[in-house]
Amino acid sequence: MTFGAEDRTHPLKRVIMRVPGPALAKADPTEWHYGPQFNPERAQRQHAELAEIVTNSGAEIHWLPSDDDGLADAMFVQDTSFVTRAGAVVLNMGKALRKAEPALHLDAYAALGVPVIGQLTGDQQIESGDLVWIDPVTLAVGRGARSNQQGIEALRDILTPHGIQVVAYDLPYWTGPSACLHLMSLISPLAPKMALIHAPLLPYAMWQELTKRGWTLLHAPEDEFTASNGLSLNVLMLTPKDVVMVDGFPRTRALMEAHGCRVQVFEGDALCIACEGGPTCLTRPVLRA
Ligand SMILES: NC(=O)NCCC[C@H](N)C(=O)O
Repeated sequence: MTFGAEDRTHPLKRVIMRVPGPALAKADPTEWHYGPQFNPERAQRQHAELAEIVTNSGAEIHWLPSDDDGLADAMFVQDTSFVTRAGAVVLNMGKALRKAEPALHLDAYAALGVPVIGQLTGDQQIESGDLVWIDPVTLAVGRGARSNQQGIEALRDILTPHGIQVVAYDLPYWTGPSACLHLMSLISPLAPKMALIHAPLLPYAMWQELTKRGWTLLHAPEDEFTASNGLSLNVLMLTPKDVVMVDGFPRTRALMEAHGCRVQVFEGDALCIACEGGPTCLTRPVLRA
């Protein structure tokens, strides 16, 4: 099977997803840091809406089993691994409640025939929501509550032999360690050199690097970012300038449309706003080609 999702010039062809299922239905919202809109039944329907958009785009979904395993956040498949042309890297979660998720991804890659070129363990922590491909051989990592220096060094050891450079940027404190702030909470690539950003929290050096490389950086409306708990900015690129976002943020949508994007929306209050993860977090690209 072909694999590798680091090159954003290509459309999404294969992706891993997991339905919310019984694990989310039984989750205690206080324990999981889910917000007042938390509603597992609505979340299940909203997830199906997103899956339909992904399928209609032509991408094939590989479903992780959604067992009664207590792993409510495992639907946020983006965070637990990532896939390069050399193979998959399986990560080690920063959030304690998510520690058992990597086993699900190891099983998926075995089933898909994707080799695993490295796995983080022990005190090495990286969540893939903290990873952004600047180009196919340059991977940015946000060092913060979920991803640490030991994890960054482990990623360098795994990726350097494959010609991939890892560049680390520090994330801000924002509202503290219990909230979910990933690097991808602050930037969503819409095309190889275009992204939607929340500039006030984006690492300055990253903004500077992208600007130097000639990226077009669209500043997402701040009131919609705040009202959505950051989810207005969480936009999945299906193909360059063909994107998916949570419904209800018309000025963020209009900004992307004004820059040539086709924007599809789905209802995500119970799934995304409540559980702190949007369409990028709910999908783990395996192949762009
Ligand atoms: N990449 C992402 O931003 N993922 C969202 C994960 C949300 C989940 N409730 C978490 O706290 O890990």
